Amino acid sequence: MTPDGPRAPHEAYGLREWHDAARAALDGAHYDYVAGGAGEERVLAANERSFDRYALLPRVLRAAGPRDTAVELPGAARAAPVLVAPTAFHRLLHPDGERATARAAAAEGAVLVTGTAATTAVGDVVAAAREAAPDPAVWFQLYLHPRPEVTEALVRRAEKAGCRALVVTADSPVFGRRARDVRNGFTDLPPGYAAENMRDLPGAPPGGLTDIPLSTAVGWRDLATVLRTTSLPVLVKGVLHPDDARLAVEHGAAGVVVSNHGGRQCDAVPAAVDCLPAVVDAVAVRVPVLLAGEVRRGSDVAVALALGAAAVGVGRPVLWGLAAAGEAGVRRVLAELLDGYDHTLALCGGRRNADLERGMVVRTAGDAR
Ligand SMILES: Cc1cc2nc3c(=O)[nH]c(=O)nc-3n(C[C@H](O)[C@H](O)[C@H](O)COP(=O)(O)O)c2cc1C
Ligand SMILES: CCCCC(=O)C(=O)O
Repeated sequence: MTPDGPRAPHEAYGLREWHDAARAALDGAHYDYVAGGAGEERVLAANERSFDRYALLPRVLRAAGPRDTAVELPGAARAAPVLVAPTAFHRLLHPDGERATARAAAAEGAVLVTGTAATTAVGDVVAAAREAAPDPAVWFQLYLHPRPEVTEALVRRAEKAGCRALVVTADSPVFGRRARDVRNGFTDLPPGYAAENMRDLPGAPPGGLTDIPLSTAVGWRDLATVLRTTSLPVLVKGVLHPDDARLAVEHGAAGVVVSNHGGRQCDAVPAAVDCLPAVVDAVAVRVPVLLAGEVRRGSDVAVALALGAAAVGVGRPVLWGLAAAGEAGVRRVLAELLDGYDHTLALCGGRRNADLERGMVVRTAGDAR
């Protein structure tokens, strides 16, 4: 079953059905690459259960009236509260790849975070977004390369393309060990696919999966170098420890993204949403804190925002929409999440995102609902 065509919100497919449709459409190894996690997938499982342990305590009779859910983010005024988190290799999922994702995100007013591991060059991604909206916000995710001139070349590429912010991913000094990929022999991209942004960099071969620059040698000093060489706002992604959130802000970061990389890196960390409140307490008065991790329904967006997130990123659901129905699928996935969030805000008596407060979130045993 491929969900397609316009549909009234009450008829909307749940995201689970997009996942099923994508699984049916995809090569098994590519499905596993997206769905899987590191190690024994303990963190993947913890992420999947995490929002079941939070419940909302709505406020009533607040006479809230019409809602406005737009958010102000670095380089993105009045953006949707749901972003497209950076995910690799969209052309593995659909021939239109990142172009389809870009058009869909722009049409829904959602920031698209494209990045180092895109199978479409960043200039083409931004051009596609501009086909769908006059002034789309595209951010560029990068891994810090041990050779600063390579990082700088990537930054220049993103700036030239018209990206509005950079997102430095900090949780990947080495690549996570993913059993499914080992079992499937998925160690590099199929012929004809490449990490297009890695082409023609100083001293680098055209990039496949194995040519993405991960390094244990990079540190805060390299982040500071990036900040010195660009006027774009720079967010740091993959922060779980509140002290790292503070360090990021002290070094000049314009925001932090709480994420455990979808359970694909260290298989012994907490669920991402469980790390959110401490990071919010550490830095949210100074910079926006975003959450990316297993947001699957509008009420998850509401819980994250009530816990202090400025916005949330979604990874896999966008890829399931892309695999099942290309640009239209991504649009529908984003629209369903945004509509579900708007509806939940109404049910909680809210008019603006800030009407959701931490006191409206309670922890539950997780099996009670
Ligand atoms: C297939 C796949 C590829 C990813 N690639 C990247 C990447 O290149 N850079 C990055 O910072 N995060 C990457 N991530 C992590 C996502 O940005 C996000 O943090 C994570 O998937 C959690 O969101 P989700 O639960 O909605 O998938 C990737 C995740 C997946 C599933
Ligand atoms: C270095 C490749 C980036 C892809 C990625 O981040 C992931 O598969 O989780």
